[in-house]
Amino acid sequence: MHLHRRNRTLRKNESIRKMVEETTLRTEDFIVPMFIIEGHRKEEDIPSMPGYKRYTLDVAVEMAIKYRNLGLRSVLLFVKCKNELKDNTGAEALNPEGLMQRSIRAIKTAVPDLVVMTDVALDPYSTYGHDGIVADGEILNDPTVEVLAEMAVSHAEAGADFVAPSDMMDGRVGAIRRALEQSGHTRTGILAYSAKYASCFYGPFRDALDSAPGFGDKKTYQMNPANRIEAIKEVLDDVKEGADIVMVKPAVHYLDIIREVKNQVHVPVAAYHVSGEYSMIKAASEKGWLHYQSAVLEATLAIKRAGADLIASYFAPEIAGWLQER
Ligand SMILES: NCC(=O)CCC(=O)O
Ligand SMILES: [Mg+2]
Repeated sequence: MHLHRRNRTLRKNESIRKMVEETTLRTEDFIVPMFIIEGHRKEEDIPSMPGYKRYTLDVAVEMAIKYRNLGLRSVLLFVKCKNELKDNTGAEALNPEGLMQRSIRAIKTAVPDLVVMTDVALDPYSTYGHDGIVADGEILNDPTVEVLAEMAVSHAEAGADFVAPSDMMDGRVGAIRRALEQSGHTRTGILAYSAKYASCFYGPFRDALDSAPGFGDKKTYQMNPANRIEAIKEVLDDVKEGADIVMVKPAVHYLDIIREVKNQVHVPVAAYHVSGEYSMIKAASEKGWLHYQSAVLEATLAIKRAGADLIASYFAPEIAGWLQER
């Protein structure tokens, strides 16, 4: 054989493989989603998300300190709103003493250098489980955007570093940016869920927050999984409206979208490795069908290789632990 080069040379042993490795996971890449509930000193299992928990705020603060000590830099907060506080307009979302606002203050006080990001959407607060105000079975865009902008200001007021609108209403990034500017919150950033697909892989998350849509589905605002070009349109709109970071969601089933977005924008790209994607690996590993750590690392590496600068992941605390051991 007359080969110009033997490609296997670069795979010969672990040292050379490490030297030419193109993608590496860093603890700093991760955003840790946190589910916070009312009450004292409680942790609740989420049956469809084995190993992941909901915490009362006192415990969540301790977890946030643990995450920071593991080298993690950021958390993304979700709260479980009590049923009796839910309505159609998300009034509780604006309560300065609401669970989200108290959580932001408590975590920023305990761990000031942890970047606190907050979910901005109505679904956890909505009697209908939808991301917007409902009228005659429709999810209204413009009235919802007004509430989302107020919600973002309320989170900024409480000390959020980034607000993260996850609702997919049109024009909300621009409205939030304007509202933040007008209220003097010029240092609060926006992580926009720009290309969020109407995915079945959010199922376990909806169990976690009890936020499944009460009627219909979310296809009139979240994107059709069949579409790619539309994702670029959504992302470019959000960048123009002032998004500091854009996000693609889910992640592993949308690696092509992550890459395409990465090639199109000059802002950091995040991807959300969502609950269903987490639970698939958990379940298969529990059955002994996949090697847990290998599956987690390969899936996560794929998300980064596809182009994600940041990864929201339920695996983040475990991965941070493994990286620390290395
Ligand atoms: N806004 C958050 C979701 O819609 C779902 C996330 C997940 O499934 O992990
Ligand atoms: Mg949009």
